[in-house]
Amino acid sequence: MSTFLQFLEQRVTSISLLLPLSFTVLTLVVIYLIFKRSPMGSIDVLLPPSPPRLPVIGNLLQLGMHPHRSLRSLAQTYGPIMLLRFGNIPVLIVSSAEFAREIMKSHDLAFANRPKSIVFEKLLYNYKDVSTAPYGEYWRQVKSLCVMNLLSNKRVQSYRSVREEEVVHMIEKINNFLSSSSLVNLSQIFSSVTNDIVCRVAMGRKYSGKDEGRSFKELLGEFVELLGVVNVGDYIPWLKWLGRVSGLVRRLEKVAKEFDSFLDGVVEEHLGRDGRLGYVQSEEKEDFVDVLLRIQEENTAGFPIDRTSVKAIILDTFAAGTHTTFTVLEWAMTELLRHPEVLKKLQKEVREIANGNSFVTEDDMSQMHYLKAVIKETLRLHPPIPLLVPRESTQHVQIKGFDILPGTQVFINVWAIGRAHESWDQPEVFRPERFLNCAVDFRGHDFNLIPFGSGRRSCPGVEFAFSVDQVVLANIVYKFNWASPSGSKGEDLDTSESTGITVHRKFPLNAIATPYPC
Ligand code: HEM
Repeated sequence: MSTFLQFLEQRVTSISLLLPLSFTVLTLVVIYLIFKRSPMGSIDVLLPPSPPRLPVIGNLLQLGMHPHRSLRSLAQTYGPIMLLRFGNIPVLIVSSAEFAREIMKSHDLAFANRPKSIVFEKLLYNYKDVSTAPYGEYWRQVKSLCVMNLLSNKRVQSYRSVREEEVVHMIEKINNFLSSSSLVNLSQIFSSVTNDIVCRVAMGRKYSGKDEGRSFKELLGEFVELLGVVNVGDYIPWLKWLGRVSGLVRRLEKVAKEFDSFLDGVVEEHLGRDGRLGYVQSEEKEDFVDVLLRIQEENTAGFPIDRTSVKAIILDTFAAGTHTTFTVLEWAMTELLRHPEVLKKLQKEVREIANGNSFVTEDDMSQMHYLKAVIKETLRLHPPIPLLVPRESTQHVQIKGFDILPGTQVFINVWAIGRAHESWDQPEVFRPERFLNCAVDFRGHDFNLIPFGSGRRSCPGVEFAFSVDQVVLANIVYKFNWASPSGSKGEDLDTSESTGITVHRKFPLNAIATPYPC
C-alpha cells in the first residue's frame, strides 16, 4: 500500500512539474505563431494574401522568364494585391487600377523611394541619376531640373527640327535598303532613329561610328542589358558574393568605366579650353549637356551640381529614354501588321492630312486622332516597362485594411491592368477605336492606363517620347505600304517578348515595304 502511495505521489509530482512546463511550451508556440504572422510583433497587422513560398528564396522561382505574365496568373488566385517574398525582401504586387491609385496617389509619399541594387549602384553613379536616386532632397532637385529645364513642353518643342531631320534620314535609309531588297528590319530602323534623336538632343551630335573605341551603340546595348539583370544578392544578402564570383560585378564596373570615360569626353567636347562653356548659343539650340553645364556655371540650380550629376542625368536619358521609346514603335508596327485593316485606316488618316507633302510634319499631327489612338492602344497592350520601376515603402501604411510595412518593395503590373476585364471591353483585342471620343489618357491620371507611372516618381519623359513616337510612326506609314514577310498572314506574326526590365520583341521585326508615291 505504501509503495502504491509512493508511486502515486511520484506521478502527481511529475504531473505537477509537467503541467506548467507544457503550459509554457504551449504559450511559446502561440506567441511564435502570432509573431510569425505579424513581423511588427502586433496582432493587429493584416498582411495581403501570399502564395506559398520556398525557404530562403521565397517566391523568386515563380517569376519565370516573363514576370508580368506569371504575376498576373498568381493574381488571378490571390487577388489584386499580393505579398510575395524575393529572398528576404517582402514584395508587394499590385494588379488593379484601384490598388495602383492607392499606391501612387493616396499614399504616393510613402512609396516614393526606390530600392537599392548593385546594378543601379555600379551603373548609375551610386544612385546619382534621377530614376534610382533615393527619395529626398537630392532626388527632388535633379528631378525638378529635368522637368523644368530638359523635358519641359517648351524644350521638347525646341527639338522639333532634330526629330524631323532624323525622320527624313530614316526614310532615305529605308529607300536605300529597298534598292537591294524589299524586306526591311524595322527593329533596327526604329532603334537607330530613336538613338540618333536622343544622342543629338542630349549630347549635340550622333555617336553612330566607331570613333570612340567600340561603338556607342554596342556599349549602350550592353548597358541596357545589364540594367535588366536581377542580382540574387540584392534579395538574399548572404549570397552577395555570387555577384563577384559570377563576374557580374566585374562586367558592371567595366561598362560603367567605359560609359564614364565616354561621357567625360562628351562634357570636354562641350567645354572651351579654359574649362568654361566654349561657345554661346541661343537657349533653343542648346542640347542637354549645354543646359546642365550652363546651369552649373551660373549656379542657378539652387544646389551645387557637380560633373558626376551632369553625367548621371545624361546617362538617365539613355537608361530610361531610348529603349522605351523604340519599343513602342516596334510593338505598334507589329500590331499594325497583324491588323491590316487598322493599318489601312491609319494610312488613310495620315495621307489625307499630309496631303501629298514630302513628309508628315508635327503641325499635321495635331489633327491625327487615329494616330494617337493607335499609340495609346499600343501602350495599353504593350507597356514598355510592364512592372514599372520598383518602388519601396518608407512608412507603415494601411491600404484597404491591409498593412504594408516599411521596406516593402512594390511592383505595379501595368501590363495586367491594361488587360483587365474590369476596365476594358475585349481587353486582349487590339482596337484603337476604343480611344476615339474617349478622354482616357496615359499621363498618370487614369489608373487603367499608366505605362509612364504616376505621382512623384512618374516619368518626366512622356512628352519627349510621345513626340518621337508620333512623328516616326506617322511618316513610316505615310511613305510606305507594309506587309508581313512573304507567306505569313498578319495574325501569325511572331509576338514573343524579350526578357528584362524593358520588354521589346524577342526577335527583330521584319516587314516588306513598298514606297507610296507622295
Ligand atoms: C515610351 C517611352 C517611355 C516609357 C514607357 C517610360 C516609362 C517610365 C516609367 C514606367 C517610369 C517609372 C514611373 C514610376 O515609378 O511611377 C519612368 C521613369 C523615368 N523616366 Fe521614363 N519612360 C519613357 C521615356 C522616357 C524618356 C524619353 C525619358 C527622358 C529623356 C525618360 C526619363 C525617365 C526618368 C528620368 C524617370 C525617373 C523618374 C523618377 O524616378 O523620379 N523616360 N519612365
